Amino acid sequence: MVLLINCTGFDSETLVSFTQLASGLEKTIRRMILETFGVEKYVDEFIDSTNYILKVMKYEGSQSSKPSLRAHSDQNLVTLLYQNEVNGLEIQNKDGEWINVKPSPNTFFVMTGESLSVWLNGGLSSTYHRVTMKESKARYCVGLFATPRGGYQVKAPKELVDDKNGLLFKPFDYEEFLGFYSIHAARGVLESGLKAYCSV
Ligand SMILES: O=C(O)CCC(=O)C(=O)O
Ligand SMILES: [Fe+2]
Repeated sequence: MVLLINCTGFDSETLVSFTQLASGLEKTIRRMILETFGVEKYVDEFIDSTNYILKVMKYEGSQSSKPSLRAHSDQNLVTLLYQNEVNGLEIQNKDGEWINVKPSPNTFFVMTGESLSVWLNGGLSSTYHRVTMKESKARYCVGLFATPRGGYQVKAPKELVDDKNGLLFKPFDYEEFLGFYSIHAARGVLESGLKAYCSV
């Protein structure tokens, strides 16, 4: 998919068409994930219970080793990032090393979040990431965040729970969780917010 965005002059039409394209792509990705886990029969109800949030971000150029965006996992379902060609995004691998995500033109970077991990009964771990600016140029990034809609109980389907793999997380409502999370985030307690909230 090729998308051309003038980052310095966003207009509402560009943002609406970006959101339409990116949310369509997110739905396809989620469908593929559910198929991989053999639970595609839940795709429609799951996708119909999604809200999309669009965030436009600008990071000033800097060569400081201090992250411009602290390390975290997204608490939502799936995040799609689209950015200009300035480095900054880093993800942590299983050995705890920070890996630079090389920007590539016309490319989305897709991350799974904590809510999807809970829905899959721990089936996919979320991506731990941060932004550290290393260049003097500004980094622009548009993020589309798929979140569970308030009122929808995020709950692993019965097919993903058995004697060997017991239910790891209690069903939860994302909006109620956000109330809890914002209080803890304000106190600086951010790691695994959702899992701390709903672990069995
Ligand atoms: O700017 C980025 O690439 C990441 C933004 C991000 O992680 C977030 O908003 O949660
Ligand atoms: Fe994030």
